[in-house]
Amino acid sequence: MRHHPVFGHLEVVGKLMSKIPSDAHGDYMMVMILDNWRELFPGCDRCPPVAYVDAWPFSPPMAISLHPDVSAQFTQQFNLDKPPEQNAFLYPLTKNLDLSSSNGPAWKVRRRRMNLALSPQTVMARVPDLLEEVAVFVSVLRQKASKDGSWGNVFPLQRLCTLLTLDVIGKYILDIRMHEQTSPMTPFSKSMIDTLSRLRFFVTIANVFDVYNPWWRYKMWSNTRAMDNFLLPFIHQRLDDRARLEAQGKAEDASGRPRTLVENLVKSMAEDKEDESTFIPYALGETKHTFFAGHETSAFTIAYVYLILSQKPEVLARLRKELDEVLGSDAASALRASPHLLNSLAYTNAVIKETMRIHTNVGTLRQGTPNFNLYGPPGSGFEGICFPTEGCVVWDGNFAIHRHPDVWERPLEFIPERWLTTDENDPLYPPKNAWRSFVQGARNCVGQHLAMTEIKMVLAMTVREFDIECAWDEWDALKGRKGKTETIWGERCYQISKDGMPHVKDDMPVHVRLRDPSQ
Ligand code: HEM
Repeated sequence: MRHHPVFGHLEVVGKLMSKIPSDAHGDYMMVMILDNWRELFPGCDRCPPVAYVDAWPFSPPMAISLHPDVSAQFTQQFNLDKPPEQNAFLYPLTKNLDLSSSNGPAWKVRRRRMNLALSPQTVMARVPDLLEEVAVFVSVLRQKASKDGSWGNVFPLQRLCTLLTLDVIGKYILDIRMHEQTSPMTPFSKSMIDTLSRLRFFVTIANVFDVYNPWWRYKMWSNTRAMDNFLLPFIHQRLDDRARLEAQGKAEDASGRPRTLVENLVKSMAEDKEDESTFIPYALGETKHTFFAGHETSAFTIAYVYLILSQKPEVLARLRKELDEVLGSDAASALRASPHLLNSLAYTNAVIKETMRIHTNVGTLRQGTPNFNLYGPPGSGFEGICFPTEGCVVWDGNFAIHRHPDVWERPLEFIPERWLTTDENDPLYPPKNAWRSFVQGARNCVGQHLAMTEIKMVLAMTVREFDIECAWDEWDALKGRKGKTETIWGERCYQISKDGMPHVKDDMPVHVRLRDPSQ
């Protein structure tokens, strides 16, 4: 890409981003590079598998992977460390006592503990508990629909999904009902969301005063105090429970009740013979990070699945048919009795994965080093060409990779069937390394089983009772907006950046109606 001796790639990037709305999320940059590669790399006859972007002083130099087999080199074949910017970003929330901002031996211990706490078996055992929170979501949707079967008033769907995911994670981590969906927000969630809104991934001249001012410091201090005061009694209670069991010479409590995430962490602490004085700050950091990592990401995905279902009636019809066949008319009772039925929802699973491909959430950032180079993979047109990573943040460009025409058959079409084919010769068969919504390799998303389980439960319990569709006209009228509306690729529900994490524009305004008001 054309590089200016003083302004680096600022002009090129500025021009690219000026083609989309100014509030669009920064992740669109990688897709814009992919879509405009002919113009950006005039000497090339294929899109390069790595694009370097020098956007200083707004971010450090970046090496963006635009090819799945390049991403595999630094996440799967070799596991590059997270960059210092990630630690700086998370420090105010977790003091870096969390999985995501750790590297090396500390990461290994934390990952082992979190693997256990979020394993498929552990998640499955909690399905009956989690269903209670999804049932609240259903009842809130009922209140939002009109009684006579007509559309209810418009409301921001991602906001409601966020409250749901907070309730689900609260139940999973602490075994409490946070009632975020039905009551004013808890001090914990309020403080966490306020903290997140004040974090900046890259501190640059453009935002340095957002971060380095006394008010920021005061808010971080008071939010941390509120979050810790909320969490500490639960952590102490679980430590006391474990001490009591040990005093009785028992390994487990006799109730057979499945363990919460905090209980699993306490169990690991006991097995590792870790002292409480180091464990308690760690448990605070890890639980806060789990709340953070699992709520917006899942809410964003649930909202986009509803968007897709409203745009693809044939997909919605097939999804409903599968749910009828596997779960019968009462999904909650069927799942309470047999949570593993979720594993039989092959088409539902395919719809979620395809939604996550088209509407990709976050990727991963790693720190380049002098000793680690990337190489053009076979079939890329850049075979064996070396792409150094020294001095760069290396970015897994999953959003772009998911739309790459050299990687996917009919990449821009929504085709759940690509996740059902088992024939490797079928052009739709997803190539190895290509689906990167949870990243791949040792540092993939440790919460993915919980996320998929939660989304499946939500679909199972809602899509046959409700129709949900975007209601932009009503929303615009409510907000007094007139004139031209902004879109990306013709879609008003594009991704914006609120606190660094991608959100759906305006939290996706929708309305909802009951399919059968007589029920
Ligand atoms: C659809 C929902 C979700 C998506 C798309 C998603 C995506 C991701 C991605 C892309 C990463 C890698 C991030 C990085 O390297 O910086 C990640 C890591 C992580 N995720 Fe998720 N996630 C989701 C849900 C969850 C949930 C529900 C939890 C926990 C309750 C969770 C916990 C974590 C943790 C702890 C990590 C760090 C793993 C490590 O560094 O070893 N995520 N997730």
